[in-house]
Amino acid sequence: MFDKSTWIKLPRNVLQGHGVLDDLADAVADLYLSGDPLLVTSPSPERIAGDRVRAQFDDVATVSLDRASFESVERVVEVGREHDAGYLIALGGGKPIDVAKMASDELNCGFVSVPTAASHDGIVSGRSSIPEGDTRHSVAADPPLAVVADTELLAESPWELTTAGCADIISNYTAVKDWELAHRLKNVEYSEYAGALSQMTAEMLVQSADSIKPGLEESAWIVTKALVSSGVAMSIAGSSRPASGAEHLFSHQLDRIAPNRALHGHQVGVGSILTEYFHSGPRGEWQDIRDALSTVGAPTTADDLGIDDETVIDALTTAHEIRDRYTILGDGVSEDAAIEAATITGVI
Ligand SMILES: NC(=O)C1=CN([C@@H]2O[C@H](COP(=O)(O)OP(=O)(O)OC[C@H]3O[C@@H](n4cnc5c(N)ncnc54)[C@H](O)[C@@H]3O)[C@@H](O)[C@H]2O)C=CC1
Ligand SMILES: O=C(CO)COP(=O)(O)O
Ligand SMILES: [Zn+2]
Repeated sequence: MFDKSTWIKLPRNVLQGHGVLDDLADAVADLYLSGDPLLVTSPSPERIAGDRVRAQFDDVATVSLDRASFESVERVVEVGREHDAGYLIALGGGKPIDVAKMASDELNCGFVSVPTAASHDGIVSGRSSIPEGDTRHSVAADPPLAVVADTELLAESPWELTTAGCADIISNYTAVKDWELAHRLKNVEYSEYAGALSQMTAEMLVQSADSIKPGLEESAWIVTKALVSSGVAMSIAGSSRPASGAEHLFSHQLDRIAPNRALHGHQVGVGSILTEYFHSGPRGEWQDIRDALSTVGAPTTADDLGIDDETVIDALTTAHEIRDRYTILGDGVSEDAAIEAATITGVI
């Protein structure tokens, strides 16, 4: 008997372009949702675009959070129940979007993703990434029903948020390598489509790297397209595997050891240089990753991240412990090997 089956969840409406934030209500109307929205955001995005969102709806409650955590998810669920929210609108960077994604699952309602920064590929994905204690959960959740990515707004965000988004995409190179490795060594399920889409997304971004410059709305356009495409790859895979390998473990570990020092995308970019070195050795492709990051203006060293060398080595040698995901780090990298990799690649 043929016993394969799959269920791929994707957004129904993806709006991207100049000024589309003002089309949010139309995008929502097109989804035939009922009830009033609850706006889930964080302080800066609230200040920048909260009023523009609220102006489009008759009755909208707002909850503003400063952390992605299970407590934040519970708070949104509570406020959502109090206001009998029909759906959620997630406005901001990766954190409010991840929180709204999980809360909407618990509330059994949909959510709409309105990124204010092109800083991460969770804009569209069907995963929430939430830290808890010594570990990090990549929780399955439905992807947004719609995405409204206003390139005018995104282009006005601090430039480092856009370079973080570029680096999150460039890190797909090593994420896919780790996924293939886990498939070969551990029989982890692998999707050729999702792997190829993720890799192609990174290649296309790198090919356009010369057009990614501060002050150009075109840059926000290129990066957002890549973030959407990478999120779709995760939805096809039903896992964050196409976009998250050992370089993400390294970043998640940095978040634990040295919280709030650098952006997610920047950390995974530097992680990708290091893990590419482990994949292909001193004469391997780590230099291509470093050059791609450097062309878009993303950090390539511990110094650029504002993180000291010891912390980088600590994160690299313990990254394999953070979650059960087989990668090139195997059952751990020794301190000597970590120092050698970080020194040869110029990370420290
Ligand atoms: N679920 C998924 O598939 C994915 C989840 N993530 C998660 O997303 C998070 C990283 O996303 P980030 O956006 O870096 O985090 P974030 O939401 O903390 O945003 C970074 C900073 O930028 C500020 N910001 C956002 N838009 C702004 C604007 N227009 N102007 C000025 N400041 C603005 C925020 O207030 C915050 O201080 C991590 O928790 C990461 O694990 C990242 C990739 C994929
Ligand atoms: O950041 C991500 C992809 O870019 C999500 O990955 P995680 O599952 O590792 O949180
Ligand atoms: Zn990421």
